[in-house]
Amino acid sequence: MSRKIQFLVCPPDLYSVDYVINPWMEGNIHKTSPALALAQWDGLVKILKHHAEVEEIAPQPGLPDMVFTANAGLAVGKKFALSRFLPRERRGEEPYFKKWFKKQGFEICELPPDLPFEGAGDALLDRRGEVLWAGYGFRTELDAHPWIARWLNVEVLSLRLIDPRFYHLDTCFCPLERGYLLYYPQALDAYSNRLIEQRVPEEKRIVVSEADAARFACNAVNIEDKVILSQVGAELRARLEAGGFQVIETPLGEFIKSGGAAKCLTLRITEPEPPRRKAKTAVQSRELKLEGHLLDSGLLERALDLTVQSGGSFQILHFNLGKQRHSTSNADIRISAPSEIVLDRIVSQMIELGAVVAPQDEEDAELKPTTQLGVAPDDFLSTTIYPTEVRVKGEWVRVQDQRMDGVIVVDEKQKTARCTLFRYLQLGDRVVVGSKGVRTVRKTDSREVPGGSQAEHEFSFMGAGVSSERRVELTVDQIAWDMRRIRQQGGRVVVVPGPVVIHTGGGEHLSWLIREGYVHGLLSGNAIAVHDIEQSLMGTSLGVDLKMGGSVEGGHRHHLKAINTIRGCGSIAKAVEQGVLTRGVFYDCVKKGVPFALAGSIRDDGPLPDTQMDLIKAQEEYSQLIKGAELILMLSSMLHSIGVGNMTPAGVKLVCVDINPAVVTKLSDRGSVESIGIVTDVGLFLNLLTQRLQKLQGTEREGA
Ligand SMILES: NC(=[NH2+])NCCC[C@H](N)C(=O)O
Repeated sequence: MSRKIQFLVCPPDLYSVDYVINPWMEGNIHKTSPALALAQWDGLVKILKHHAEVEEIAPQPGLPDMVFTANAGLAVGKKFALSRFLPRERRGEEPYFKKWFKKQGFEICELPPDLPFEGAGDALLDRRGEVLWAGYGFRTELDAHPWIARWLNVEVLSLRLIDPRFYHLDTCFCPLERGYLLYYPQALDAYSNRLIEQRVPEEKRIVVSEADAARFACNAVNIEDKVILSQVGAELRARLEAGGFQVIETPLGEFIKSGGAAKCLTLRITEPEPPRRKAKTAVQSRELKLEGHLLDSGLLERALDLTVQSGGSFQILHFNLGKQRHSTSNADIRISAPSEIVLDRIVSQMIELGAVVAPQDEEDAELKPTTQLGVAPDDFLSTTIYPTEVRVKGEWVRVQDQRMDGVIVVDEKQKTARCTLFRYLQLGDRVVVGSKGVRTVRKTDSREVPGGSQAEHEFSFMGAGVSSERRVELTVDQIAWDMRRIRQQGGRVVVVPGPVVIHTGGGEHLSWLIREGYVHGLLSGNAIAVHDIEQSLMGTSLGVDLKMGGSVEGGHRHHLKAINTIRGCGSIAKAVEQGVLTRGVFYDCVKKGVPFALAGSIRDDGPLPDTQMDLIKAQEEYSQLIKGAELILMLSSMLHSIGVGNMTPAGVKLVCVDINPAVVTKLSDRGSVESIGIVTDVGLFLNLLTQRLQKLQGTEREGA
């Protein structure tokens, strides 16, 4: 033994599984055998005593988990960072451990209340003592990591645990001598795995299988070349031995029933001070303000969920609850993340939800120039559908041409900002990067449509979501009401129909909508136009007779013939002009002067002369036609609808109709109250919609 090594243990006299605070304890209440537990514990301690000194702390009644001394805290040099347990059941251990370490002459560091940290269970020094690997996600809060870094003067590397079975870092991660690391990667998130791979060379990483992880093979005590653990598979044993380690197995099944094994039962109390003393942590925090119907709209819950799901953690600094149903609440939230990149990702999602930074912390948006034509700087901020403002030289500037999946370019001289796509970026364009100096303008009162009578409420869009069968009719009423209003006010409705509209017999209803002035733009592809024209010319759609419902001999030829005919005329409009095309959806578009854009694809037959096969041009044509639209009807056309959704700013009502619920969910899931999904046959939908509009028109005439 080259240096004195000491461990603290606690005899299992009062050990038992009395409650459930981790998945291993489930079904094991009062199922441990005191005699066997004692024998197993003795076995472990005997081995330890061969290689190190062992100190004991007395067990205490009512604290059955005190045997797991790894969770007492973390000792480095003569400093002891005392644990603050997350589970209520273990908090009673804190004073006993505190007293013991004080008596041994340690300086005790205590975390602020409500900041959980579970000691060496979640904080493991690499065996050179240079960095401290710290876990979070279940028992220890990320915000505890910077405290530990400062107190103990170490560099802390934060790792996020994602599998509840491996709730403490020491259940899946064990740094070994000579830079080796024994670990189970699946218990940690992708970001953490990347960090490990950056810090530990591949030849030093000993990856453990799930089977070994479940035997607590990572929960090992490493003393020089000895690796002491409960149980290990033959393959892993061989790998450890190849790395120059001697594996010592000592069964600890009684303790695994409580979710702990060799490492958990010990606490190393002679960790030398780190050689290079520098406190360092990549953990970053920012304060945000959130206002609105935080509780009843579920906004706060969503904000906090997304923080945790993205690998961050939060603290609510202030919360003012609105007292009346109509009054809004506000909250100050501190968001922490293991790195600036993760923090930026979380903050930009929070901004999307409407969070803002406190006025005193406001900064200008960070801009970086484009250095390659059509390519944004690496850390560009990606845009959303929501109205956005960026701070330019101390002033908030509204972003023009809002759309999602773009970037924001700022002109600092003119103090203007606009959304654009990668392909339009010019050299030197100043692009917004990171999440500073950006805010989304969201209605704080968007719990429901404000004001108005109950009758109006019934006609309002009832929030994002997919309608149930029963609600289809009510929803169609709402849409009809809106379409009538938009027509009266001279607004624009754009329809994105798929070929199914024709197959399901919806063509005549769509035609009616066009003729009656309810449609102001039509966006689709080659197929629907061909089907519609085939039907107009020959009464079939893809060779199927819509009246009889059966396929016609040589029917597919009809499809090609329709294409050939229009090609012969030069375009759809010319076919109408020449009297070749005399009815149908596209005939009515031409007659009514309703503009349409057809985007081509690889599988198109023909195509029709009107179909735009240059997709960049097609996207531009689409975006021109949706300008100023108030309502967009997406009718069984997934790809074209997704394309439209990407370029549509918030505030435009989207109605997605499809027989396939997955498509509807995909399209209507824009996190905005303006989108609504309807799962139904699109032909039936159009039929119902025209009926409702006719009824409303009837009322109009009566009233006139
Ligand atoms: N360092 C450890 N992993 N300790 C295991 C602790 C087990 C204990 N039953 C708990 O859930 O807290």
